[in-house]
Amino acid sequence: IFKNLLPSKRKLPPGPTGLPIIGNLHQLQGLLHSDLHKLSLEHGPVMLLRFGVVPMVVFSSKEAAKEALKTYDLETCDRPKLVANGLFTHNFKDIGFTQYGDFWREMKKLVGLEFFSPQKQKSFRYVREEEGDLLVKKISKSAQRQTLVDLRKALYSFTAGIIFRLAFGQDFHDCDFIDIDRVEELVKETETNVCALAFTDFFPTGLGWLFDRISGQHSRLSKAFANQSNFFQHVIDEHLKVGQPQDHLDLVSAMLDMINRPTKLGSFKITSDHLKAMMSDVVLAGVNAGVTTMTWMMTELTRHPRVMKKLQEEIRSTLGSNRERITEEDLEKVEYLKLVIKETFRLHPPAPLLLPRQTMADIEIQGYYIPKNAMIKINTYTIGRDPKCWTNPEEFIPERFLNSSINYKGQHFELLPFGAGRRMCPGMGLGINMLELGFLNILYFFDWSLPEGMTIEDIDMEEAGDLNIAKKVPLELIPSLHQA
Ligand code: HEM
Repeated sequence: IFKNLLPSKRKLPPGPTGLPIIGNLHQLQGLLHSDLHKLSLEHGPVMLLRFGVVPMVVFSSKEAAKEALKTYDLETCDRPKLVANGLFTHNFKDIGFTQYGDFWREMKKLVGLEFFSPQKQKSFRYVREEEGDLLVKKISKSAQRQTLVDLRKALYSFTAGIIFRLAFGQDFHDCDFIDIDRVEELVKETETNVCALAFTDFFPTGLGWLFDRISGQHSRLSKAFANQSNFFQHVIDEHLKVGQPQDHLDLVSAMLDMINRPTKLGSFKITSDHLKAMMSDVVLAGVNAGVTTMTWMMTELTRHPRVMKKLQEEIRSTLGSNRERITEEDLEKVEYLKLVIKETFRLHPPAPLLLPRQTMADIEIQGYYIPKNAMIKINTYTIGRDPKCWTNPEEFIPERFLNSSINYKGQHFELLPFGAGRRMCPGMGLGINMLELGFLNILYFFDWSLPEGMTIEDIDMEEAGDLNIAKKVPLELIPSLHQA
């Protein structure tokens, strides 16, 4: 009906036929990026679906993504005001889910200076190096006993260890109110609920409100929010205790200082809601994307012994023998590691659909009319497998990036693990830094083998997740100390 009512010159994108009221929801029962991938192979790189009453347009070619993200830069797209995003960010007082404008710009600048700037990150390098040492120490124990290491858990402890110390000033390896398992549970619960789509987002207000109450969605969100809020309050209370030792000025201390000063963001005053919203962004964005990428990377290396051997040889010959520890001076030296990271991002972008976007006006992309208030999804998973961009796209071949100018910094739309445009990830430098440091440590000091009786064909590649798409089945390997 919608199609027929429009003037004929407005060509809508093709897409699967939906049902009355629910639209295409019944066709999206599995992981969203993978369902959309299959549908776009049938319907094309610009595809229109309906989520309840809301149109959703999916872009899954390099050209379509480029045009969409450039249009986004032209202020015709923005973050949608989804119910769950608003709840966890104290009504959009964060960076990731707030809409573009003075507040977002000021907040990104301020937090950027306090946390993401290269100078700040340089002065915290000892935190990352210490967490690297701890990772090696833990794996060494398993190597001595020849016991299995769950790679996700080991890398989780490393990444969360860094992020929690940098952002929250909290060493959870030695903390009396939280441990690693509870941290993981909390981060997972936050991610699932922040990304949960409420019926209110896609159905007329009264109806959606009712569905959310009946289905239990509303109480699930409230419970997860309360858990997260309690944890953040604990962290803030620790900071407020007089005489607390501080090894550096972490993000929470810096923002508490702004609250007390008081600092104004343009016409906004920073409050504890801004602090908690920012803590939520860091928990959501800072930990999982890195761990997810590292686990996929180790999985692909294990499945491709040739690549693993070449990478370890290059790391060991570049860093020299008898090293006792890896430092940040060692980062960026190993060229082949950079190619392996790019290839992992191509096949396993941790957030394959980026963060949500919505059109703020009617626009035209690739010759198709996209109406105002449409949800926009950029499917980087499909783009990473597009045979028009990549030869043998399903194969893991890091050498494809040799002598290639393609990088992940938002200028090459065939590889967008950090997004592009003005809403691109501000944590890219820190994310890459943690990835390289983690891998130099685990591949310089250890050799890895599969448990007895298991072959590389047995490695399960099933995906799971909400925003970050991780390996579903744990990757468990046996480490041996490398004899130089
Ligand atoms: C390998 C590591 C990481 C990956 C792959 C990654 C990926 C992404 C992606 C895909 C987006 C959405 C961009 C878009 O919508 O165009 C994003 C946004 C964001 N990321 Fe990251 N990220 C990583 C690490 C980090 C870290 C370590 C932090 C901070 C501690 C961080 C903070 C953020 C924030 C605040 C945003 C929202 C930016 C905005 O909306 O303006 N990320 N990230």
